[in-house]
Amino acid sequence: MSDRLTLLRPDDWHIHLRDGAALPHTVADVARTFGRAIIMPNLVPPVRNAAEADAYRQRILAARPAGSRFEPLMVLYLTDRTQPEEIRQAKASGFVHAAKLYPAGATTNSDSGVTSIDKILPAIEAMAEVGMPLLIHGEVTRGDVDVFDREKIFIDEHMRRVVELFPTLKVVFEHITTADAVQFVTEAPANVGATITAHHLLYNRNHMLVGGIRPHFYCLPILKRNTHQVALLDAATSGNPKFFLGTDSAPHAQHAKEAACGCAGCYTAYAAIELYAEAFEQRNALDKLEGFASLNGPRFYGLPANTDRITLVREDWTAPASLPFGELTVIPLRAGETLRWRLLEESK
Ligand SMILES: NC(=O)N[C@@H](CC(=O)O)C(=O)O
Ligand SMILES: [Zn+2]
Ligand SMILES: [Zn+2]
Repeated sequence: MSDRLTLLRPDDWHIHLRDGAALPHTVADVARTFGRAIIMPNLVPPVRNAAEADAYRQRILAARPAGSRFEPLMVLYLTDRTQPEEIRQAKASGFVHAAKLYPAGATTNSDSGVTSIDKILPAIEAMAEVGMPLLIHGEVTRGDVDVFDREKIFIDEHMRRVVELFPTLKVVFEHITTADAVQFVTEAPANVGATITAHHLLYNRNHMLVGGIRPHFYCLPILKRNTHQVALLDAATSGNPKFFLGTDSAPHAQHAKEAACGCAGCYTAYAAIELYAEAFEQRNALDKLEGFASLNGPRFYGLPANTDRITLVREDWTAPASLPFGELTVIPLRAGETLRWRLLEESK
């Protein structure tokens, strides 16, 4: 097996860059590897329209390292009040590439999210008309539903209906975590795809809970049992173009994670493609990584693939114990541990 892996430059189809003093750090980390990224809009207040997306995009561009050509692909945050006209304006802007449905209360900064999908059917209809993908955090939020079942129940109660109501709408089931979601996406028509994170490929809930509770593994949707991890690995390495890379890299300051009530989110952007390579290597499927990381996402979004390349070498290195995060610190996933792949250089 070769110790060197060259790929067309990948893109990240789901990332949180945050804002303000965090941006120079998060943007440098994503731009190191990825040509483009779908930028999650769950700021406080959220990115609700083209004007807010434009302002956020300018802040991201200004935070790029010198010489970087990294391109942020902006996303609107759907609320109960999002109007079809705002969707059309966002599409016309050219820099808004999707809109995101957060069920209210499902995850970090989702307080302004959608309380009932029925309230935004006109906005979704406009998205189908203009060809704007709908990105969905697919978990129900009802208090009586077990946190490990929230994705499966979302499929039955909402996902099926949205896909049936809008047969031409592109739908991305974001950060899928269950065999149920893999099956749903596999059986759905070609306009339905899914992102899969590196941490859901590498870990299951035992890693988070056995031998002590590890807050840096806590994210939403929560890590599931190992049978689901296996189903996600099967999907990611299957070559099926519906499945593509989305890190859901979601930094929170150390104090907000290591707390009696810790925030959800894993920071992986500093070594994202390296972590995916490790997962694919475990499956002897490194030959499938380029499709998953560099080809399937652009194809789904109707964009050209990148044309330059990155090279990874199989070489152990130690992940940093912590990273700067504005004036604060973020503990990355795998902090202080050995990573098996290293990003080498661009080979044009
Ligand atoms: N994934 C997470 O656990 N957290 C994300 C929100 C999200 O993607 O659901 C965040 O913004 O922190
Ligand atoms: Zn989410
Ligand atoms: Zn996310």
